[in-house]
Amino acid sequence: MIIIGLTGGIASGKSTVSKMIQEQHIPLIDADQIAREVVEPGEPAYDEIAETFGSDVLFADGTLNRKQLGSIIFQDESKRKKLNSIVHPQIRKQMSGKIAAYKSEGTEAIVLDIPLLFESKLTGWTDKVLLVYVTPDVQLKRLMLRDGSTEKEALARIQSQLPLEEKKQLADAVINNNGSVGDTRGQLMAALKQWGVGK
Ligand SMILES: CC(C)(COP(=O)(O)OP(=O)(O)OC[C@H]1O[C@@H](n2cnc3c(N)ncnc32)[C@H](O)[C@@H]1O)[C@@H](O)C(=O)NCCC(=O)NCCS
Ligand SMILES: Nc1ncnc2c1ncn2[C@@H]1O[C@H](COP(=O)(O)OP(=O)(O)OP(=O)(O)O)[C@@H](O)[C@H]1O
Repeated sequence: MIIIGLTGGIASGKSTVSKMIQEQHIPLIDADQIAREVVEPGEPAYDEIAETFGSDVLFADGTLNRKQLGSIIFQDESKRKKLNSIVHPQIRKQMSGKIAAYKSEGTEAIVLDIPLLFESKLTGWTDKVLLVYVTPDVQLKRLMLRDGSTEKEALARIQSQLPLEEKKQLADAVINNNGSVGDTRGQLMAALKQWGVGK
């Protein structure tokens, strides 16, 4: 089984590319989605977050106030590291279980969509790394537009990750997503073809 790591920076276009991959019927494991599941009430990471960050980050019904937790951790590196140390082991556990299941089913290729693939040193899990790249100005503009955030908030999020320029040097293939969605689709198909994945 070939395992492709799909990564990028915040708002670089990973979700846009991951939709195209799923349209090709290639199985995809989404780390952001798992990250949401493991912090639901009743899950182990939830209790630890509630103990560490207190009721400020919870809604009255007990569910996690993601916006509030985000505003704390993207401004404070030590709090971000603390949250990562709670959530990331749970994400890895869920992901490795899903990878093993695909392997035992004899699946030919899967994609792991992991925003922090390089930061979390998970490239050892993958055979190839596909990076969705945009220039810093496009990244900032799209992030502010999508989230309705201020420039300060958006920059805090961008700066909590390894710069895309550095990630570009570490990837096996780069999709430049500065252009149109159609352009991006063409680059994706070329990368998959080069690795003998899909039709
Ligand atoms: C802080 C939280 C609650 C904010 O939630 P919110 O709904 O606003 O954002 P969402 O989860 O959709 O993440 C959006 C993007 O932010 C970036 N991001 C998220 N967490 C982090 C982090 N710890 N460090 C750097 N970038 C991050 C990623 O590019 C991600 O794609 C949430 O991001 C979270 O629980 N983060 C910790 C888990 C994690 O590291 N997830 C990302 C990688 S799997
Ligand atoms: N080629 C493109 N042209 C114009 N807008 C785009 C393009 N690609 C993505 N976008 C838009 O940019 C924003 C960010 O894209 P997307 O949500 O796919 O990024 P992401 O990398 O998955 O973000 P995150 O890390 O936050 O999950 C979205 O609003 C999306 O619609």
